[in-house]
Amino acid sequence: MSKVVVMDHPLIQHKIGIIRKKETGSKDFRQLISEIAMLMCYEATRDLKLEEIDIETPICKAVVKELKGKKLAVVPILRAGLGMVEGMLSIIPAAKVGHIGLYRDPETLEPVEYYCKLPEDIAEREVYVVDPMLATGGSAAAAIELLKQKGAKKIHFMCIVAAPEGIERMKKEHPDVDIYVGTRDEKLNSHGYIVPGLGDAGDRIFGTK
Ligand SMILES: O=P(O)(O)OC[C@H]1O[C@H](OP(=O)(O)OP(=O)(O)O)[C@H](O)[C@@H]1O
Ligand SMILES: O=c1cc[nH]c(=O)[nH]1
Ligand SMILES: [Mg+2]
Repeated sequence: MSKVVVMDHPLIQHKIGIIRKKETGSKDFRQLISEIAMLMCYEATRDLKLEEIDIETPICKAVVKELKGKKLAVVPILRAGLGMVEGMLSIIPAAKVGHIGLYRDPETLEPVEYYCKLPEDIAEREVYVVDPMLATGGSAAAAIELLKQKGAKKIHFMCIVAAPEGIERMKKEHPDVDIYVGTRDEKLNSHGYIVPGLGDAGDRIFGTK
């Protein structure tokens, strides 16, 4: 069964408070999304396995710990997920980056796929799928289904704002995927937007409408 981790770190909560404000402009919004992603990445990578290796410091021989085995990949769901990539890479710089392009049809709320480019060895990597918003869960569930079809085995999903509906859908459709959530909001409105949410994350990151 997947675990759902809701972040309680005060820095994350403070920064989410600022991006919710309608007067926060694209420049600050982008910067904050990146900072939140970095802080969430720190928490989401807590369970990575370590192994001991022998080294020599300038003083003597020593045993140190390094990350074991699996290499990492970050996979943003376009467009809004792109805003989280830089923050993730700032602390896991050796990760490769795949891209999955999905947009949500405004009428049906169903995800429409338009792009997919993944590292060749995605099956051997531990994958962090990132998207600031988990609303109905349709986009995240479809992206993870695609990754599984391409052979990915160990997948995590990270979002900044989640609706309860999206969390439930992910637990049901992908019970093997751990979910890291910046904040769990109240509900979806009749247009499928998260309440109170922060509006359309992609538009706010890129200054479109
Ligand atoms: O959980 P869901 O109901 O699928 O909604 C969430 C999706 O909607 C947004 O993308 P959007 O379709 O606005 O595309 P964009 O990132 O290009 O703006 C968001 O970034 C998620 O990908
Ligand atoms: O509230 C929402 C729901 C889906 N996508 C967004 O960007 N915001
Ligand atoms: Mg959008």
